[in-house]
Amino acid sequence: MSTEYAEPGRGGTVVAGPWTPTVEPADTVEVAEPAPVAAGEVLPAARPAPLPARTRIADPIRLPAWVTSRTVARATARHSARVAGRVAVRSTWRAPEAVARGSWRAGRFWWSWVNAEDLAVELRDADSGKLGKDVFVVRDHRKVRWYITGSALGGTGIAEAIGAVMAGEWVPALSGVVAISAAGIAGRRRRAAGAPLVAGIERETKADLAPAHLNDAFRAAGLLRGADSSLVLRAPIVRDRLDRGWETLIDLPRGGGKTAADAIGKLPTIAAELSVDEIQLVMRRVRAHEGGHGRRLSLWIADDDPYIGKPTPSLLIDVERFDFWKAVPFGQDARGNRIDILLLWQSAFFGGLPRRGKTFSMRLLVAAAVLDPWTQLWLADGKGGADFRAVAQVAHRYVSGADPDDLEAFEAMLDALISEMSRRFALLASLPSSVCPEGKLTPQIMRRYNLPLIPFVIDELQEYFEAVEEEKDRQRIIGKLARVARRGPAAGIMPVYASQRPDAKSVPTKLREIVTYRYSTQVTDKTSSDMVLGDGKAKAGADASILSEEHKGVGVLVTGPASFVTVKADLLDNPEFEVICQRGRALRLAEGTLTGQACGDIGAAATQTGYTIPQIIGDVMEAFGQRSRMWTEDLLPALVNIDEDTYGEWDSTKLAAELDDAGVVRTMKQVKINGENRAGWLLRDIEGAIPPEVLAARPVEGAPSTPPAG
Ligand SMILES: Nc1ncnc2c1ncn2[C@@H]1O[C@H](COP(=O)(O)OP(=O)(O)OP(=O)(O)O)[C@@H](O)[C@H]1O
Repeated sequence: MSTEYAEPGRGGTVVAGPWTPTVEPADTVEVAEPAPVAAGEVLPAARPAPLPARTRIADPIRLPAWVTSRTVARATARHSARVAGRVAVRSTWRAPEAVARGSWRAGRFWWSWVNAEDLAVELRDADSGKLGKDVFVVRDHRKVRWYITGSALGGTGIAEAIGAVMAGEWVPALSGVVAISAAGIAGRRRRAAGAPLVAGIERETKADLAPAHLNDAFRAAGLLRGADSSLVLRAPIVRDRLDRGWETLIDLPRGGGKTAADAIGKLPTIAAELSVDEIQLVMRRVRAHEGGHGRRLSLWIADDDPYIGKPTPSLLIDVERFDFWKAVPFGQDARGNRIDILLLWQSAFFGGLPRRGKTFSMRLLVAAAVLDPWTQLWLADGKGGADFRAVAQVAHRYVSGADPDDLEAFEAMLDALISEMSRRFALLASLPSSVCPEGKLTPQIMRRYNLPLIPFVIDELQEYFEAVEEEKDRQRIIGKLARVARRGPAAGIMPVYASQRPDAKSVPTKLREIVTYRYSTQVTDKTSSDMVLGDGKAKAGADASILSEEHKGVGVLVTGPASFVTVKADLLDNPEFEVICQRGRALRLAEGTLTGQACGDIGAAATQTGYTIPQIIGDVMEAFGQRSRMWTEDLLPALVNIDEDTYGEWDSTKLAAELDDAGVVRTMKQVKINGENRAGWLLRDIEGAIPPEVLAARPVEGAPSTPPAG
């Protein structure tokens, strides 16, 4: 790349260098060390990638990118082949035209020469326009030129004949080809200066990214004023470390009144002008501590969509035990940097359109919590689908569905959590400062006083908001959720909420603004994106509406007031999550930290003791929950809620027949609840069909092995 770039017909000049380091002193060799991480986009836990060594100023020779990069070489070859192909096809009709045009031009030239028109023009009297006595001079010249023409033709003819006889017939053939080619060249259409060889074949950005392209794109986006204002390159445009795109560092020109934030706001226009998708362009502001200022930007332009491709399997799949006090491996950004989320002292909100991977992404945090026996999971799944069913074997509290009963259980859970939060604050306040110096939970206090971390997870939150009929009830629930989000983290209670519908009703602003991490998978427009990520975020570049349907498991993660990153989350499917939950249960049993509803999980106890109990028995036990008796009219809808596909069509007769087949001996057909006798079932009859070893394997609720210290 030259030190000064100017291309005719494009206007403007990019002053390409000198490659001033973004950190003083000026004679340091490296450009921007550490690499330019931006405001606008900051990676929560990953280290920013350093600029490749090739961008160093002392680098004396820089080979063209197509020599060092296979991608660029391939794209250049592809482009050249397309151009050559088009030229070849076009030549079939353009070549004869050009030869005819060239012959006509040559003929006209010869005719004017042989008539000595050039001389005639020179000798003609300026006033009368007549040649006068000079006509004889002109005639003499014409005669001589005719002789020259004749001799040339004759000489050429003889030479061709001799050549044909002595060397072969290819001599006149070759002469003919040369003559035709010369006519073709003379008759070719003339291109305007700077026009491409073949119009319509655009050079891929992958093949070439010149300073002028950036200049044009920024000018089209209104960031450069006038033809002579231009960007200043602070690092050359080079291929990145992994040969996945181009990177550079630029300054907007002084005096233009435009800032790096303005440029980030124009990202879609710049991307379009560079002929790439918005998702392929990563622009970050370089902050002062990285050697930047308000006009400095780092740019990365990916060759292809960096978020499409095989998902990375979650690292949690192979982890035996996880420490939830540490950051959870979550996914990776466009450039392959790992992104981890430290949920401690934080809260999170997940939003986005259905089927884009919101639940799966959120479940990575849950899986990490499951693998730490010193976390106590409180979870509500508004849809009650299969995604979280496995969590029943480890969760302290688990509400599945949003029917009236579930809604009641959900609010009871919320109240219990708020009581627990208050209890924790009272306890922490009562501890001497030598034990609790910051008034916050520590791993030591957690174990000593039996205060496990509590991830409070709600998936499909909108289901609960829709299930409540009165607005005042909705507001009451929102108030409680906001209270947990505001105060919970300091007591080790970390709320993680998810909603499918990004509207004000499903994502109450009051709640969203308190939550620290916000993650959005694809949404329809910028307004919806802001609804999940926060007001003004789309304008600042954090825009989930630029994602497409193909971006499964990809979302924009806002980690603070001025920081965000687009992440492709790791994949953890349902069977893997099930295995993790089994592991989590075993860990809690070994540690004596299995508490709450998980203690009664009969399916998990059966797996543990090597039995397989019929599904209907497990599901009826789950439907019974803490009850000792149930009317059939309540039991049937509860079963439908657990698994609509299996129990949707069942009636009391079918239920009785299936339980009979599963070995249940019904000692009473009528059961009394609140003084009223109706057809129903007793828990002890159901338990009668379960092997005693399985029943014995159920841990006793609330019996931690580490008793609270006096
Ligand atoms: N990280 C990922 N990588 C690749 N594919 C994924 C990823 N996460 C999820 N998916 C795919 O996307 C599908 C939908 O995921 P998920 O159920 O989490 O969507 P959702 O947004 O929560 O939808 P809903 O709101 O309807 O529950 C999954 O079945 C899975 O196949």
